[in-house]
Amino acid sequence: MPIVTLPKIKHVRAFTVRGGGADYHDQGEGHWIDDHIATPMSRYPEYRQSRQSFGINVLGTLVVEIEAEDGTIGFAVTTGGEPAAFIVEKHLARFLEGRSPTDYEKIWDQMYFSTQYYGRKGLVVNAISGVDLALWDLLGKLRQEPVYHLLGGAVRDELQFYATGARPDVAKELGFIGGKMPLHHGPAEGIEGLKKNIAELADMRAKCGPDFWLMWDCWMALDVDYATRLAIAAHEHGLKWIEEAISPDDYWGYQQLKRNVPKGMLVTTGEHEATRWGFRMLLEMDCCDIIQPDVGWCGGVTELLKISALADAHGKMVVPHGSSVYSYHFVITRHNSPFAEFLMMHPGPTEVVPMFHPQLIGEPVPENGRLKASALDAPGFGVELNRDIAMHRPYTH
Ligand SMILES: C[C@H](O)[C@H](O)[C@@H](O)[C@@H](O)C(=O)O
Ligand SMILES: [Mg+2]
Repeated sequence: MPIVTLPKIKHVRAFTVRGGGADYHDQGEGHWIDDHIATPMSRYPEYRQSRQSFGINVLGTLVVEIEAEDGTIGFAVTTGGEPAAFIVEKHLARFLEGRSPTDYEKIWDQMYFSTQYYGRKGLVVNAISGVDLALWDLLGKLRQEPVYHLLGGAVRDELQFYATGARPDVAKELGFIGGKMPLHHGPAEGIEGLKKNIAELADMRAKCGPDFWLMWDCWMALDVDYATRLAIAAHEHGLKWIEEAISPDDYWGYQQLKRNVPKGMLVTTGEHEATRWGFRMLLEMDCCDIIQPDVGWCGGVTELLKISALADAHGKMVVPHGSSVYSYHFVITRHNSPFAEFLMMHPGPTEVVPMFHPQLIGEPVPENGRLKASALDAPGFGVELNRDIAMHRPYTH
């Protein structure tokens, strides 16, 4: 029986898309995800009401396509926009074209170390992640298997989700296991702002009852002192975890915050961390209880496999930042990823809608806060690119 030889990679293309999408993409007026959310820029009153005012969506969406010699196309959606498209076309493509899609380890190594002198985290690793996700999508399509089969198969029959959004009370009615709220007031709003935060949490606790998970996403907005005072005040309302409270670069601050928070409250972070080396720092310095890499930003599936194994060895959970199918296919295969995040992209949010709309066709969404593994049973990541959206290819090679 001859071994299967997959067709080689022929073309790598990078496109930008504006409008819609998930976190950090373009959202319309009045969307919960851009309504007075505390950020590191909240210290400037002019940038306090809207994250778009300081440019959270300035990069926009990146779509990476990888076409094999037989015409099969793998693709992926992440953020990074035009600068990431430049990096994909002008730098990364050379490590894929003419290669086998099965060489994803060597390809990742060459993408990372060829850009290390200007990359390592952020935009460059977003671009690498987009290429890596498209490569796994292509592998699955060529092998006619869902990505989760290529990662070792499901360790449970279904995914369960917590919901991120401003309405945990609605999330509870929709069957989610918990609700993560955006924090609205940062240190610049003083004790009055802290009291408003606590009042919002108390209100949601009253609406959701005593056992429903309630969490805060603090989006890098706080300092150790404020986060400590907030956690202590939130404890009586059963805050389950305080997420990304301080700067991702302040590993020492996270180490201190984890010591400061009340017993039983979890400290989580990682969505703006990248690569096995960044997460090794978080793990070995005991910065948090749960790491939350975004598979579209941390280095892709190839790197998340390494990050997850490291976390497992440290006895830590890996609950990836909301990235739709790109994280679902991973979470279903890992024991130390017992649940997933669903980002409520409905403006209210009062309804479950696909996260990457309108970019993806066939994107599965949780029903009653759950998704059966069988819902992922389609080649690759199981979604198709909506080719009716306006895609722009700013660079070629
Ligand atoms: C405002 C939101 O809470 C964040 O952008 C959130 O969507 C992200 O940090 C997350 O954890 O989902
Ligand atoms: Mg977050």
